[in-house]
Amino acid sequence: MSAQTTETARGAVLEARDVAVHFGGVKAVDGLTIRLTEGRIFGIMGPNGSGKSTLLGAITRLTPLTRGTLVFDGAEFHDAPPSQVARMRIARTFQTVRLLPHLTVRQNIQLGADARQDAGSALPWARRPRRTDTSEAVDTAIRRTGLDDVADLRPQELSYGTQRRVEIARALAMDPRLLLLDEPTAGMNQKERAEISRLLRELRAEGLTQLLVEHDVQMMVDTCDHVFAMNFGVLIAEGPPAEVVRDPRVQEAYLGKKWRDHA
Ligand SMILES: Nc1ncnc2c1ncn2[C@@H]1O[C@H](COP(=O)(O)OP(=O)(O)OP(=O)(O)O)[C@@H](O)[C@H]1O
Repeated sequence: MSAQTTETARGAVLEARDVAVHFGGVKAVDGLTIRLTEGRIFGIMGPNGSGKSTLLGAITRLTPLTRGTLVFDGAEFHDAPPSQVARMRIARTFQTVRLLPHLTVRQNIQLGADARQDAGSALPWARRPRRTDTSEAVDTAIRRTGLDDVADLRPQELSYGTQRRVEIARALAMDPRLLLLDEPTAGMNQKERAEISRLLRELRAEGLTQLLVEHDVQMMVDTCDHVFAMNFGVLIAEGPPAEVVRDPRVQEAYLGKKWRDHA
């Protein structure tokens, strides 16, 4: 990996410059430039297939870039392996629940803390360093997400909304510098969505930078400081959410008449 520092990245936690991810002829992301500054909540909105999840995959290095530059804390990392991303403390939740059913809530969250430790060795074949005690990080993540009462239950004993909170707790157990959330409120009712929005805003107050992929426009407006709107892999608008949802290009691409009338 190149550890070149760049002047233009100063003040940004993450920059993606002219990032493209093509799958054969499908240009899932096609020349996207975004800048995430410290301690703010950024949103990505866009219709199905516009490239939102692919962008998160590119940032976590699970999906190879076709071209472009990724910079985290001033260091380029677009050539780094995914294990390096965990070491940089970039954590992610997925679009669908990915909890291990035979483990308790606490054990699932423990996996997040372990992921960071496992990333500690630059040589995967080398003997692992002795583990430090991560129980405090796990306890903090459980408390932070209000899961104390269900910590010893298994995922199938929980509501869907609570399972999604466990996923956020697992990501928090990594003690992230940047948290990527892929539709964390999908399938939730209004009350559960409001709870997640409140949690994300509390995490922001503690300084955590977040990038949230979300279809729920109200959730975006209530939660995000700055929103990027994508369509066909390119950025069509960005700015404060209340402005972006009124942008004619965004309304045309994504929101439809209903929101236009509402707005
Ligand atoms: N591994 C892959 N191989 C081929 N095409 C892919 C792959 N992953 C994504 N795509 C395509 O890339 C485009 C962008 O998909 P992506 O999942 O990033 O969109 P999205 O905005 O996250 O959509 P959604 O809101 O439905 O989750 C789509 O056309 C999709 O079919």
